[in-house]
Amino acid sequence: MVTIRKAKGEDGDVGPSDYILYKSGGGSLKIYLFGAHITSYKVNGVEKTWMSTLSCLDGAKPMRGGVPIAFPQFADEGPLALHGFARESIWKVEGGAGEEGVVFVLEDDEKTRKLWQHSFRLEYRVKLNEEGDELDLSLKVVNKGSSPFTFGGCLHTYFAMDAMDTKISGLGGCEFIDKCDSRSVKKQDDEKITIPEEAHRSAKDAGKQEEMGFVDRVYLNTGSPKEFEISVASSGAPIFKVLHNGFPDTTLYNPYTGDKQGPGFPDFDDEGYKKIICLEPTIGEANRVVLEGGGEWEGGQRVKVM
Ligand SMILES: O=P(O)(O)OC[C@H]1O[C@H](O)[C@H](O)[C@@H](O)[C@@H]1O
Repeated sequence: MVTIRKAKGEDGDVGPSDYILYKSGGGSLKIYLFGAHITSYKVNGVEKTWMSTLSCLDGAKPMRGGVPIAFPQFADEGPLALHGFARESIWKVEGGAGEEGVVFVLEDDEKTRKLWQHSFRLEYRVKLNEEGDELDLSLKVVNKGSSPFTFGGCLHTYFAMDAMDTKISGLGGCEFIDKCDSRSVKKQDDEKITIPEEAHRSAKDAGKQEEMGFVDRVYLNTGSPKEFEISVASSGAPIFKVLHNGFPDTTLYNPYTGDKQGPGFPDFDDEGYKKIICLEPTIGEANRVVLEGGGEWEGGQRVKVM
């Protein structure tokens, strides 16, 4: 295992901050201190996460793609900017990539206290296995104060694949909030689902043309630990095995043709929806965590590349 810290701009990099290159076996990661944001995960040279070529990279806005961290708010479920401030904050790095992986830390400061008046410490551990084909992400939230606080969030992983020929299993039987149909609560009957079919279903339910569908759903109480499989629909070949821990809910997100529907997605590549699925361990509105003073909460996502 090797980690190298590079300064902002080093080697011609155009990203928003210093960054860490982390290698183990055939795996390599690029992680910016801005947001503790993973922007690349390669296994044997093949990219497993997706970044929009139109992403803002100068730190003025969050980056589009990779693994953004939403904290202390999930999406627009609160008074803060979308997904909270963690993905736009500069984190610190503690230690190198030993057994524990690389640990990124974010603590409250004057800037965060103006937005959210609580004293906290986030520890985000990023770890590759020896072969480099398994990525383990773990987020610890510590309440450093003496009174309780409440938080939501997610790890907003953008997985790279042919999303139009992909099946996702593990969500059958769960209830979900359909954000593309006025947040109606529905039940997922099928065990294996595809993006086009689900986008069309949401559009139809919302009285829209099928091509205008989105998949933006928070599956409720999906359980912990919870395993998902992402596989090629046409051949059945597995692509990723994903394990969620600690997070109560799971978001499934693909803007489908919506990334071409106007000003909402200026930083999303045209037809980028064909290349991504976001499967996100989530703390949604109904399951927000109340953390007592001095308390700790931990949750994560483990991704095995098949
Ligand atoms: O556009 P962003 O702020 O990065 O958020 C991207 C998406 O994140 C989550 O998946 C939410 O469920 C969506 O409602 C949101 O659109």
